[in-house]
Amino acid sequence: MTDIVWHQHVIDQAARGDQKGQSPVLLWFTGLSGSGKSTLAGALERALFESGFHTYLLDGDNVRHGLCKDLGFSLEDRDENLRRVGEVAKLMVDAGLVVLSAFISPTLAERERVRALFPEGKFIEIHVSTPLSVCEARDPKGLYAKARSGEIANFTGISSPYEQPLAAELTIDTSKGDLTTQVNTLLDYLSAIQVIDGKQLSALA
Ligand SMILES: Nc1ncnc2c1ncn2[C@@H]1O[C@H](COP(=O)(O)OS(=O)(=O)O)[C@@H](OP(=O)(O)O)[C@H]1O
Ligand SMILES: Nc1ncnc2c1ncn2[C@@H]1O[C@H](COP(=O)(O)OP(=O)(O)O)[C@@H](O)[C@H]1O
Repeated sequence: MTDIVWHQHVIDQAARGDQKGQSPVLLWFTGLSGSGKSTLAGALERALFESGFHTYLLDGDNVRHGLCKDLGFSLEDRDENLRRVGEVAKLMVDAGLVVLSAFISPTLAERERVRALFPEGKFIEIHVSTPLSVCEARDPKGLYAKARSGEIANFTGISSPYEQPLAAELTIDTSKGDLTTQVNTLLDYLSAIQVIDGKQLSALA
């Protein structure tokens, strides 16, 4: 490892972002299974994409079909899952994209380790704080029922921990309000911190 020297590319992240009219960032959605991470991240990505921004959504269920298909749900495997995702997301941010990710990412340490890969302001943590009781009542994939009956082990919130974020940039409880309002809250935040130019969103409303 010590014989490997970092190669500085001619075109940097800022130039790639400028070309796309945006400031590249990672929007990290964290929360329980069924909290609404994929729905919120997907709706936000769609709004950004339709306004001409350059985005990519990394989703736990999908990444576990390929890049991380060798990993399960022990705490060690989740750590490795999120380490890989963090590194991939960093490359995508370097490519100038607004990257969205939707992973349970249950521990403070895992999330802080990904945050540490990025300069201040480039990692934005969005806590999807929908209560466990609501997630379990939704149970869209029937996984909570299986976890309660012992058919699935190490299930987050039931038989494996979820550590609440202590200082997320944004917190959204999807059991309150509607999806459009929640997406608008996210868009307003991204405009306020100048990730995007809010004027470009005017076509949406
Ligand atoms: N044991 C256990 N615990 C939690 N989740 C489980 C488990 N087994 C399967 N699933 C399904 O896997 C999805 C979570 O994968 P992630 O990669 O986001 O998890 S983690 O961040 O590595 O903890 C999660 O998807 P979401 O519901 O979209 O969160 C579940 O559908
Ligand atoms: N913003 C929302 N408002 C109301 N219900 C939602 C919202 N987002 C998701 N849901 C409901 O919660 C279920 C789980 O959402 P999903 O996005 O798959 O969660 P996660 O990716 O966190 O597992 C969806 O099937 C939907 O019924």
